[in-house]
Amino acid sequence: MATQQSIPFVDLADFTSGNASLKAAFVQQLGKAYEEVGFVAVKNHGIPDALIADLYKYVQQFFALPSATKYAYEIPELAGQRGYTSFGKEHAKGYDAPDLKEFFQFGQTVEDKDAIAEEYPPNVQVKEVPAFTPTFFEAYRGFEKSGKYLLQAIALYLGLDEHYFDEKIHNGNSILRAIHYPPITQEPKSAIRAEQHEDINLITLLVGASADGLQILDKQNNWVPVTSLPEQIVVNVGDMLQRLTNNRLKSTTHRVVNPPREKWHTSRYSIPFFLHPKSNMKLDCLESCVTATHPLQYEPITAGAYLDERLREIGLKK
Ligand SMILES: O=C(O)CCC(=O)C(=O)O
Ligand SMILES: [Fe+2]
Repeated sequence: MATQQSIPFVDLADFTSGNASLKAAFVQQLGKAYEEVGFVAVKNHGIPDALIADLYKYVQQFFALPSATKYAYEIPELAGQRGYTSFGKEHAKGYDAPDLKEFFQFGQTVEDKDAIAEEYPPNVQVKEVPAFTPTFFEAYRGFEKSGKYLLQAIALYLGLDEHYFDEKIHNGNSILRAIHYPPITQEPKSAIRAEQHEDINLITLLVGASADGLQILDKQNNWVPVTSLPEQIVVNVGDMLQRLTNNRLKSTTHRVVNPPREKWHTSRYSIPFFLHPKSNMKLDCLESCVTATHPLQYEPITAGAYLDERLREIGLKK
């Protein structure tokens, strides 16, 4: 594992290559990175460059629409989980000032007979940008596939069956979120683009985090910029995986800072994929992660109940 970058990096092709020793080495690299840093840059992640370029293109077209058009896609009953959420709605847990962002969320499409389909509201179709929905759908499936491999590696690292997570994430409640941080026009009073927080879900896959601004809090309490190369995506541990592993894998605090004044006029876009399991997955700490030196830290809870609690804390759910 090279360390010239601020976060460790891994090559997903090692895991999928069919070569047992490369695969085993990948499992160790990923596991160690998640124990120590909580973030990795992943190369050969399986999401085609052209698809990522298309995603950004349509996302920019959407956010460039007139405000009134975007507001029509904001549906308060859905707690931001589908469609548009306007500027100033979401704040980090424990902070009052809202983040300086607007976003659009795209969720699961159940294509088999799974009764879980009833739990999911339909996605919001953007009429003005017809390619938006098909592109989001394709990217969603791509991130699910890459995320499944990464969770298989994590399962092996934790001594679980390689396919431990497969069924739990099939038709899971994952969210593809497109974020726009608009140009800054006046000295912000207290808010920054995204205040420090930890992600709620199992793992987050982030394309485009290479744009300046994303920082992680290291063990010495220093903010470290995340630098990833264009062909890499950044993948971090969220609170659900931290909880399942009784804090063995780290859900690292991160934030998005405002650019220097000379860049205030620029927008920033990012598109995280928050990989969630089905709501009935139990997040009870794994027995293998509870020891005399690491006593049990959390009560049993399901992923669905945990998500509800967190959406209330960040102002999305009443
Ligand atoms: O914009 C980014 O690069 C990261 C955003 C983020 O951390 C989040 O939405 O949870
Ligand atoms: Fe985040």
